Amino acid sequence: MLCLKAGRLEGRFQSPPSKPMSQRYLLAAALAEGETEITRIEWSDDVVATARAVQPISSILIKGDRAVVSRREPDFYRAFNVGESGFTLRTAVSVYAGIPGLTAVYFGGTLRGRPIDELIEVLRKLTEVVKLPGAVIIKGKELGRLEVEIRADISSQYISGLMFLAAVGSGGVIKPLGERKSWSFVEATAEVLRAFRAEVKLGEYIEVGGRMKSPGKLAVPGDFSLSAFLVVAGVATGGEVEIRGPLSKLDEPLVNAFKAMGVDITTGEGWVRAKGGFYRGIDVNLSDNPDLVMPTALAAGMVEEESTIRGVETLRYKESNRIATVIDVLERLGVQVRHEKDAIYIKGPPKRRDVAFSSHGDHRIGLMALAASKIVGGCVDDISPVAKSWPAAVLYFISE
Ligand SMILES: O=C(O)C1=C[C@@H](OP(=O)(O)O)[C@@H](O)[C@H](O)C1
Ligand SMILES: C=C(OP(=O)(O)O)C(=O)O
Repeated sequence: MLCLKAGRLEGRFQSPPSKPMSQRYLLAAALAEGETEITRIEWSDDVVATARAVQPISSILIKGDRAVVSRREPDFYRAFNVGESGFTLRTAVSVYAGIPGLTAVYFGGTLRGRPIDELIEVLRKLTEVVKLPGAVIIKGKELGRLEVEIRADISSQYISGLMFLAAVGSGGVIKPLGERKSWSFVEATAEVLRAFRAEVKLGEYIEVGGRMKSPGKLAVPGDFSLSAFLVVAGVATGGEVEIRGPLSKLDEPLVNAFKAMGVDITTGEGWVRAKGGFYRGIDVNLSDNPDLVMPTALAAGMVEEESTIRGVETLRYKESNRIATVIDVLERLGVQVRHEKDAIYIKGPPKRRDVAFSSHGDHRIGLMALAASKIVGGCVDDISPVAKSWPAAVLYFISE
């Protein structure tokens, strides 16, 4: 159990590097022709999971926060554990379907209860795939041009996985079915594939063409979906916070949400500065950006005016059922909160002090609970899940 006293949080902090961008760069670098140097990587559990997943097809030289990655002759037998990384599981099972050889992908923890079956069903039309408890076994082969359809309303990582699979082989067309969720992550995959010289068109269909070629050097941007918890704790306690590290496109809507709440927030080349307070409620749809719900919800909990966060449906498929666990953190704060249909309604401010929080085994809920503890004083039962994305976070909160 980690306990924090309520008090002002302020100062300059280094943002963790973006987990989704680190993972995409590692995967693309392992599949592309030529050598790629990736800088500003943090070796969180999920990023290490991606490194393990690409090791059987690439050589990776690690020097601190840098990785030099190049494609090599794939091993025929490849087996690795992706731990709890949804991105790594869903992209690895897809990509290895298109590379001749046998692959065992192990997974564990919270990932055992998260969706994968719809993707496996699609891959089974292409090659032999067996799902066991905690493992998927894939017989990979040359697939030719890909033509598949996949549900878009469960996890965008199904689509990202198939986009990488198309880029490994002779390209192809993916038809997303139903409502498109977490679409900013499909766009991020398209952006990375394009950086690796693949052609990608996003429209009614997704078209992927061309083989991947390394762009040479890439620097990972910051992850404001994570470092924003320092901003929420800082602004809510009257502090001024500066986050160092370039803002990823994925996280821009969060800066806009904070602005709409009345925060004095400015961004520049490689930094975000915030001060003031959360003064106004907001009505925002985060269906394209589910990872931004947690910091937005905590910020909304500071405001007397009611806020509405829409598009939260797929949050139930994450490391915890985040509809329930976000509500749990807010209720423990004494904030009024309710969930109806696809939206969470939040009306602050917090009414309780010295609160016992739970991370519910989920890194983003653990971070939300750490920030909440700094604001009202409190304890988090188990902070170990934060190692999934941002192991250093806890040090920033305790060193204040
Ligand atoms: O592709 C990615 O890197 C991610 C996609 C999103 O998941 P879903 O597409 O499953 O919603 C997001 O929540 C996750 O943290 C990272
Ligand atoms: C859901 C997450 O990641 P993944 O799906 O890759 O496990 C997350 O980081 O919140």
